[in-house]
Amino acid sequence: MSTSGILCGYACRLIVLLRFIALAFFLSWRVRNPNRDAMWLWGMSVICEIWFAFSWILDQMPKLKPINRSTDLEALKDKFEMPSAENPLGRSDLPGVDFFVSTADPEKEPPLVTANTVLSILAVDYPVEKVACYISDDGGSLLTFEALAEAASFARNWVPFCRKHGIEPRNPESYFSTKGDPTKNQVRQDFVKDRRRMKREYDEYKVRINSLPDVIRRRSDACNAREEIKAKRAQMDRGIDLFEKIDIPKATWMADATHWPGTWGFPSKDHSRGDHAGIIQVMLRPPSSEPVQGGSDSENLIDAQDVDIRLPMLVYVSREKRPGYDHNKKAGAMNALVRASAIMSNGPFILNLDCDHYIYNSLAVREGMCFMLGSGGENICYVQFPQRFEGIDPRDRYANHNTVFFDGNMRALDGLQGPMYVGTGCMFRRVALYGFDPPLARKYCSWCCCCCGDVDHQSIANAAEDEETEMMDAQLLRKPKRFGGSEVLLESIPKAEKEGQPLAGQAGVRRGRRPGLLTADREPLSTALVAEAISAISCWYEDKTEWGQSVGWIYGSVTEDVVTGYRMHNRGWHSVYCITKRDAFRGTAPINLTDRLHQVLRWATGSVEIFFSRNNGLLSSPHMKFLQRIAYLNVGIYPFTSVFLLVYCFLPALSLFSNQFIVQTLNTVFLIYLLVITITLCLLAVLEVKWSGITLEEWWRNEQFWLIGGTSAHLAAVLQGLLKVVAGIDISFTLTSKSAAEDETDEFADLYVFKWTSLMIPPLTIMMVNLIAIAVAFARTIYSSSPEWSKLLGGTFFSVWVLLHLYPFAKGLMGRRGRTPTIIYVWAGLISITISLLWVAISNPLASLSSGFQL
Ligand SMILES: O=c1ccn([C@@H]2O[C@H](COP(=O)(O)OP(=O)(O)O[C@H]3O[C@H](CO)[C@@H](O)[C@H](O)[C@H]3O)[C@@H](O)[C@H]2O)c(=O)[nH]1
Ligand SMILES: [Mn+2]
Repeated sequence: MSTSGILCGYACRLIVLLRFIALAFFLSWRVRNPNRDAMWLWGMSVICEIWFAFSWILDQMPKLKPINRSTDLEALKDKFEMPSAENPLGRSDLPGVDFFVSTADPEKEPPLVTANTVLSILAVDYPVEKVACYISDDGGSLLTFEALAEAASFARNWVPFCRKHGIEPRNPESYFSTKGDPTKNQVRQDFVKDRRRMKREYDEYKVRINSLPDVIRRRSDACNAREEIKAKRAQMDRGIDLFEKIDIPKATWMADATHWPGTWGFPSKDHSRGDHAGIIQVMLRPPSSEPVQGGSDSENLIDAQDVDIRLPMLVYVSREKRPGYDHNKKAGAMNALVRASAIMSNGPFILNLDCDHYIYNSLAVREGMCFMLGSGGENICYVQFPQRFEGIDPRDRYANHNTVFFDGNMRALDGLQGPMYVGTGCMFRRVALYGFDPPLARKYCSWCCCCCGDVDHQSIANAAEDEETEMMDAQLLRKPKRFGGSEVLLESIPKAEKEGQPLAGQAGVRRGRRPGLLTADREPLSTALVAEAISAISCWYEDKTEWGQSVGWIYGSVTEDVVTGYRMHNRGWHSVYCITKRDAFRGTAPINLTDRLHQVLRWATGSVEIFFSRNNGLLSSPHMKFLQRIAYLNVGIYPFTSVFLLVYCFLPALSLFSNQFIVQTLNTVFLIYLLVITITLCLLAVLEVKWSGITLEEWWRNEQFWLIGGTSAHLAAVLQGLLKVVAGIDISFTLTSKSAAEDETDEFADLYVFKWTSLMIPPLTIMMVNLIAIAVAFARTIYSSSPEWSKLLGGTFFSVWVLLHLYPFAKGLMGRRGRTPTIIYVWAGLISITISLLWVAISNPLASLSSGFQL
């Protein structure tokens, strides 16, 4: 931990305390001094302020114990890869990692993107025999399958190339489009030649993948026509009328002239989305345990004579889907992979990536492993890496980077029990996913058993070695059907537990794995095992088991990720936030306003669901730390702030219209309180910015989007959630499809795509009402016989404050720059001001009457 971390921690606490005191004083003063002229205005603002104070505290409390982490990659290298007595060959003693990639829809998630993600995994800098890559294709489409097959064959050149020249990143698309000098840090003479050849090969591969839809369609048409002719011939031979219609179901054909069992281009029974067989295809067999050197460049694309050319195991999985079964979306897909991988490779660690996220730093996995295998590692359920995004407009208009969340909140949680699981870029301990308790909690449990029972203490000490395995066996035995019917799966569980333990003999490791345990050869993959895996991905496998309830990814939430992480923390597991110097993973995010709002809506809906479920932070177990509990409570509560936010955004306008203010008079006490509140707010923002390393601009974007999202998406989520809970009505605000704008000339074309959604109504109304209010108040003050400029200034200030937050929203509404001439906006402004003036002029007698009253 660095000094600055500690200092910041204390400074943070100090400022939080200051602001807390200021808030308390402010509120009590506000309550003691009601505005008797406009009680409604006063009451509304006080209620809002109380709620804001409460939600502010919820948000800040988890930030009180910040820490800074660092990893020691060199130490890990020494520990696990040097020749030793137990490991004379210097074979890797690292545990296996199973990589999961999820893809669902080739329309929205282009197969090329998925294929390149897979390439970045195949080339990861980790002992190759310890890596297995599983792709879950929820679309079951031949398109994805063949794109992956292309990737597997392209990998034969790509992976040696990456290893030979230390390429970063190892996603070819990203590598070849990186700006800057590719020869930087390259020392080998043949780099330029290799790169040129590789680039050419990559372009060809890309063209092959891009032509796949066409190729598959033409191939299938030809095969189907041939089948039809065959059938007609057979008909003729049997002497049946040639013109009688024969019905041959159209099929999708693979290159080897067999039917594709997954979904077909022409959906039919047994071959459509939500109705098809389970498929497992081993695309790359598990590699040998010893390195294999490549050949010279006379026989290969590049000279790989001193490079290990082995490739990790690669498996394509498409789980079985049938009508009448709930497939539980991503969570269901992940659970199918957990089972299939347990049977086929059983890596003690699982790293999951969405198909649009790829490995940007091929050493990051090792860094994560440092935590898992260091002392105390046995209590870590997952290592979450921050989500970083590409292709977002440089000004990050809609706060898509989410830096305040990823560099502030998540890092703060790291000082408590650990960051939340955010769905991608996360390395799990397999047994934590299986729903077991961490050794910490198990120890505690056995300790209290000893105290109650009359047990010989010596024998307990002797039995310490087997104690934990027995605990696990006991947990397994208690609920035999917990994991479903696969024996192989059951047997794999204790093995995964054992292999995931830290190395024995390190300081602080009570019971670890014996050095050299993991240097043995992997068992070969048999067809029987693949068959077992296929039965484990069938749709009935989970019937009457605890998959999705307490085992694996948890079902029944739109944000399954938060819930899955919550359940682990609730058992007492710890998690770790691993921010690597070079981004570990990178992905894409929706960048136009509409898609962004819908994303936020989904997260907020998930949060409301969590609030009304048993995963609410209030109901957590005693294993959950207090501040962690507050953080999870906050996750469930934040959308409700939107209600008060909405009121608060209208208040300045209402006060301008009514010529009243939230306080009776703008006296010194009120202004001083306001000043203190504002200054502490600024200080806290600056401190947060300093501590988390984000820029002030990013912080401000985040504030802006917090208001935009708060008054639109969060509000919709709360309504949706309340309707569901109170009235049982299930409505959905989500948009059906996403039409990507094709625009070659502009990198950020998607940013300007404008699709109307009802979510935009509240912020739009706020904007209009505040604008009109300013105009009205301004006109009234000008025409008034005794103008009250201070009141106008006060009201206008708050109104402008609201409007400033909405600026990105207004920009988003306008769509692309330059398409709508600016004069239109000038006219619109002119007209609305004139109308307001007119309105004031008409109602002027009334206004002068009321101001006359006040005097
Ligand atoms: O039936 C499904 C639906 C989705 N997915 C996959 O799940 C991932 C995420 O789904 P998506 O609908 O694209 O959600 P996003 O908004 O892009 O994802 C964010 O939010 C999700 C829910 O909080 C998290 O699970 C993700 O990791 C996080 O990146 C993608 O890889 C999909 O291929 C499936 O495998 N099967
Ligand atoms: Mn995504």
